[in-house]
Amino acid sequence: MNKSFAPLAPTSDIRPVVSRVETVIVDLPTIRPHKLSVATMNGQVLMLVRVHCSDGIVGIGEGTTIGGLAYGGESPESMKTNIDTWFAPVMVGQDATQVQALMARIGGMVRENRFAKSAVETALLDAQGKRVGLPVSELLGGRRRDRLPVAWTLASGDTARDIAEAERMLDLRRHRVFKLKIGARGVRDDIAHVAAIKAALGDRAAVRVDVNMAWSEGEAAFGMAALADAGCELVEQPVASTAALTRLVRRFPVALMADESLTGPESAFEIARVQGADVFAVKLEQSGGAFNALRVAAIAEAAGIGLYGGTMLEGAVGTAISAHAFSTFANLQWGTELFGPLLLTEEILAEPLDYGDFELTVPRGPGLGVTLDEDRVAFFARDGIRKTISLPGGKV
Ligand SMILES: O=C(O)C[C@H]1C=CC(=O)O1
Ligand SMILES: [Mn+2]
Repeated sequence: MNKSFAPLAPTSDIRPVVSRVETVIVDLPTIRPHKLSVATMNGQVLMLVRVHCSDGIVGIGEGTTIGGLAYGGESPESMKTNIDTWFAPVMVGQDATQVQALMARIGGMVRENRFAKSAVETALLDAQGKRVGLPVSELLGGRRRDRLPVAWTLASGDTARDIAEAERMLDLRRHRVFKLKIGARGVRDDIAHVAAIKAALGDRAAVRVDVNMAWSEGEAAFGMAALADAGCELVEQPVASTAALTRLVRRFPVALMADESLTGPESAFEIARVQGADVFAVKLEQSGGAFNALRVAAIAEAAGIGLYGGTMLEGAVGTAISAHAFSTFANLQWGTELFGPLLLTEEILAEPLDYGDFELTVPRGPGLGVTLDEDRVAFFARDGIRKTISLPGGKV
């Protein structure tokens, strides 16, 4: 028999299994207060998960929220408790190489908890990528781009400070698309704030707003018309309900983007069915992980809805998995806002993510392509070294 047709002998019948799941909460300060209509953030809390496998490979994942429970039903602390108590027993002893099958098994035991699922799925994908020597983007179908445009959020709460910050970002060639957080003040004050920033930046930058559901439908109708006049190109989630979004969309010469209304493929399908948005802000955690984010993107593409790569203000690990997923989208018409690590004062990677020329480079190494700086993680862990050397008054 021709040797080349002989079946390959399996190198081993034993597949690696999940041997241990470990979680840690990490507290990191932000470079300035980040003011949203739902919360003001002075720091970010990361829930890091490590999935240890029997072949010695360890995958990392991250769960993050905005303002604790201000944005949704999960907090970093609830993710840690739920992963430790409910996810880990379902995962230990299971084949670590079949990520979708293991996520389906978890889904059979854990009904909700999209953010925690996203963190765990990230760690499994990171481990599998390291195992087979491929970036996660290739496990998700293959990247179509190596670099992603990155918007920056202006949310200091002060118009002059926001303009100065935008000018600095333009000078640094880090960002030229700015998302303004509005909705905490009256509509007219917000419009004046947006108009002043757009007037100062002119054609050098694009200006968009995120209302985080703060407006009534009447306020949104008034606000969207005025924002269009001010030169704003996109309004994100001005109102809470999909029904109201559907009544507002395409009435004004400004794009309407769904964010909070999008909680995975089912809601994506419903918004697409009623044509309730021009653009989807796809977020991995909101979607329940990278595979679900890809499903949301497929629904958008089929419905002619534009795509934007959103963030839950994740740190470096959550940002890396999002970058891998967004790099595979057929269309990414509105770019991304994957600036989360840049909002934090501290680096927790051995080598930082590469931002430059208005874009983020999708890591190329196996798995997520990032390595934690374990000493810094230990230092900033909630019960970590920093606590033991705190000076009176809480200052390090
Ligand atoms: O979009 C959100 O609602 C949350 C987040 C994303 C960027 C930012 O500044 O806040
Ligand atoms: Mn938003």
